[in-house]
Amino acid sequence: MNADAQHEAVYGAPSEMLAVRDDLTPMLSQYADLCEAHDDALVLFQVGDFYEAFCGAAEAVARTCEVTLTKREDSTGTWPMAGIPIDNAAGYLERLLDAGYRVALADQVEDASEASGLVDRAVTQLITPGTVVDEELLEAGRATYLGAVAREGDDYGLAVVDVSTGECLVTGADRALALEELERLAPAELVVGPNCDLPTLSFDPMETPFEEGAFDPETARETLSRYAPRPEAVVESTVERRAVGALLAYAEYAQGDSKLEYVTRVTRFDPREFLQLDATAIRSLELFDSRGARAGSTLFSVLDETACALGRRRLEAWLRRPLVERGAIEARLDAVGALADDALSRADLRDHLSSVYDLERLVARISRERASARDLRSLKTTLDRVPEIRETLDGVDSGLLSDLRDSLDELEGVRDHIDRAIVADPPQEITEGGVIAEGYDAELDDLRGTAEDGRAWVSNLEAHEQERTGIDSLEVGYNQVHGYYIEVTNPNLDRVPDDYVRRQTLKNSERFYTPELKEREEEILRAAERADSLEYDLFCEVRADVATESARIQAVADALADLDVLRTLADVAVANDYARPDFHDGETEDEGSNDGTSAGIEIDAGRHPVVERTQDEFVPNPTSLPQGGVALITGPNMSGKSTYMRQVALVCILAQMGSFVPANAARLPVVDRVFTRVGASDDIAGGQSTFMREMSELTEILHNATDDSLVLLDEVGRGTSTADGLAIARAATEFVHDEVGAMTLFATHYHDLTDTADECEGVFNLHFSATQTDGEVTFLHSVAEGPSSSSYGVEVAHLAGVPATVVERARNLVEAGDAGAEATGTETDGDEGSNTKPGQRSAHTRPADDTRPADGNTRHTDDDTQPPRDGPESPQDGTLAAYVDGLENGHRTADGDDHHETDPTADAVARDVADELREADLVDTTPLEALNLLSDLKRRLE
Ligand SMILES: Nc1ncnc2c1ncn2[C@@H]1O[C@H](COP(=O)(O)OP(=O)(O)OP(=O)(O)O)[C@@H](O)[C@H]1O
Repeated sequence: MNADAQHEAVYGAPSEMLAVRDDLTPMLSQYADLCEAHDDALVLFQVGDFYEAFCGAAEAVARTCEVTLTKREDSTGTWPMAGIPIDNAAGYLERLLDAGYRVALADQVEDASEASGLVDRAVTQLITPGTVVDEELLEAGRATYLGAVAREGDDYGLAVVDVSTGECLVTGADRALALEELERLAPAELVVGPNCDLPTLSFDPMETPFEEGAFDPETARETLSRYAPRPEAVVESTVERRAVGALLAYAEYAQGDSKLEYVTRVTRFDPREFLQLDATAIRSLELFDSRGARAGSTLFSVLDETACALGRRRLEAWLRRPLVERGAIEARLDAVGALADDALSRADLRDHLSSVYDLERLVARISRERASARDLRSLKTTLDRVPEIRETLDGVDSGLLSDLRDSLDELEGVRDHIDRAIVADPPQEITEGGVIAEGYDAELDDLRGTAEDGRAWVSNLEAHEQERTGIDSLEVGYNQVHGYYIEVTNPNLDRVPDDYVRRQTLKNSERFYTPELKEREEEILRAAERADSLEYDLFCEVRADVATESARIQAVADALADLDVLRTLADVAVANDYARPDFHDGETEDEGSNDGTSAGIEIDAGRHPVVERTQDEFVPNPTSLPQGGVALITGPNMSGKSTYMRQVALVCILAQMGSFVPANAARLPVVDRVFTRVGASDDIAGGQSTFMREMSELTEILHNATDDSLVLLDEVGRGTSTADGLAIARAATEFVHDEVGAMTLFATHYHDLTDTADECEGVFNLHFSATQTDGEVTFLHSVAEGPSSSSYGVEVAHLAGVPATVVERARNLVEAGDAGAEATGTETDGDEGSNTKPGQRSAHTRPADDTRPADGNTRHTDDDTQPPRDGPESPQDGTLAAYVDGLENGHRTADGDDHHETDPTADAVARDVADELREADLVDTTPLEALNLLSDLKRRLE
């Protein structure tokens, strides 16, 4: 392994130790050896009850874990040293991981009391973000993946394993798809094969350098054959084999070079078998993470009514990977429907599943020989619920549910074995006895009997000796150092019999033993010690026996996880009034259907599943998006455009994961991908400007969308000059419509874009509106046909708390702009809000072939096939020109009001501002520069 340059002073053997290598004490020499052998990690070296680090590593540990930096002195030098208590290591290890360190635990691997000379130590575990197995360092409801990527020409292999559960997945794809899949799986740590040339990823995995040899096709075959008898059967190409082979080789290395017995199945999948959701879509639809006012409210959080950790991880996997196979989707929907209709079974299931332990992680711990007796008991408790769960499912009518019920193996043998072998409430430690149940092993029972008899003899001894000696105050006791003793106070010493042997002198008394007591003591201790060690051996045998059933237990875990998710989806559907979606075959209208239903997306009274939970009153909206249709959505800021678009995507995603949907009804096609270009976010880490990022996301969509895709575009083109932005938006709309044929929702503030509906058959306008009373704007949040006529941007600025003078001034400017627009022949319609009322559930019943706005509110320019260019004729310049003229003629507005005389200084400032505006080269202005300029001008006007 190569040392990580970044951690040079911390990883590898300390140079100051190497300088005096031959003189080092045996222990430090052992430390230096282990550091050299594991120079890709910070070695924590067990010394008694502590993990110690020395020199540079000690400084890192002291700094990161906030522990004292001490020193160890010997004849060869003074070595900085820092340690963390082994019993309490988890929190410190977490800090080291968070700080980006890889940690190697060098444990004492022989009993210090039995060692002759130096205790043997070895690295037993590497702790890195992708290889952690300790419960305290893992998130219960989330898979933690270790990943590996391999490349052969244009083909990539990608494999991940969750070392805490044994789940192992492998896939192969071209670069774009492989990267998308990598983003979706987001492994915490990544082993990257030769020449993979990965770009900056949106998540931040630890990249681990590992022997290139592990990626060699033959070596990889050999590694994989330890997990699959026929390696060729689980992968479809060499590059996939190389990825999964190297992955497992590294995972073995991290577990102290041992096979991961609990990886019982390597599952190959094709990304195309799932609804493709790239990282951008997952992020912008806020499936798992959200920012802003609703931070923490995500689709996952709305759905997460799971009863156990197995279910929680499975729910996440289903949401990340909705299906595209209609049969499988319907099977899930049938199951959810059956449970939704059966409140009793649902409640019973919830009750049973909530006492289910994390079987996947339990099995992994059992296989890794890390499970305690309590873990085995937890396994038994979980298996106890299986017959009850099966019974609950007896009457429920769904193919999938009965399949799951049938795969719930009751594992009676395992259950009985644990029950017979392990006491009901075992201690946490497995080496100190009290673990194995009575009656399980005859030899153990004998030993325990001997020890018990001995103790009984001792407890009778006190009365016996009191009687024999006549000393009433005589006491029999025990302590760790001296063992059993007979204590006689000083005044009675003259009555002590001859067979008493002095053991210890105290201030007021003497302690004795008799030869018989000593004999009994040895017998008791021998029996107890032998019993403890026999118990440990027996426990390990039981654990190993259970481990041989890993695959069967994992199958039960799998079924329980699915059940918990189906039950959860049913609960959520009932609690939130979701409806079962209907799927159709897409492309054309269903044969025989004459009810005007199209082959696209039809949603009756759809809601946004997250926003509706945070909003007092959510206004449901209909959606009618034909196959290949492009809906241009206009409307004021804050009117609900983004929410509406996202809710359509979320309905499709929910439906394809097998969930009911937030709507009265939904008739849907199976979509192959959901693309989003939503919101402008800077990718500073990736070195891209807002606009660059926007354009690369757009490129991605235009290249990869198909006529089965759903595309959401939110304000495409906003990040550049108005003219360019509009041109790009228009060209993109035409391209999506003419070439791609994807179902598209496009929210825009470019009102001129709405003209596209006149040119392209499948393009139509929708709008959101608002009403204004006494200067106060009320958003209706209700979608209606046709384009919007007003943006209310100024009112939103007012709502947001922009100072009144600025708002007032902006209002005047807008009025001036409208006048200018009229002067240049740009028409605005006057129907705003005419067809909707607050709270109204507007019915959007557009026939599939009617792609034009029904109300005739089309806006016209002189040449509405061409996007306007910057120039005196364009509406934008018309607006600006009117404004500037107004200023120069002594008016602040273009409506003829003369406010000029009031403040000559203000006028001078305004003129300066106008000059600067006139000279500004908007085409070459970046959004940030524009913002700065605007803010400066505003400040001066104020
Ligand atoms: N259907 C609805 N019912 C009730 N409230 C809604 C609805 N849709 C949106 N809202 C509320 O309005 C807010 C603004 O919505 P949204 O962000 O979708 O507006 P927008 O038109 O996309 O705004 P902008 O153009 O500024 O991006 C939401 O955060 C939500 O609180």
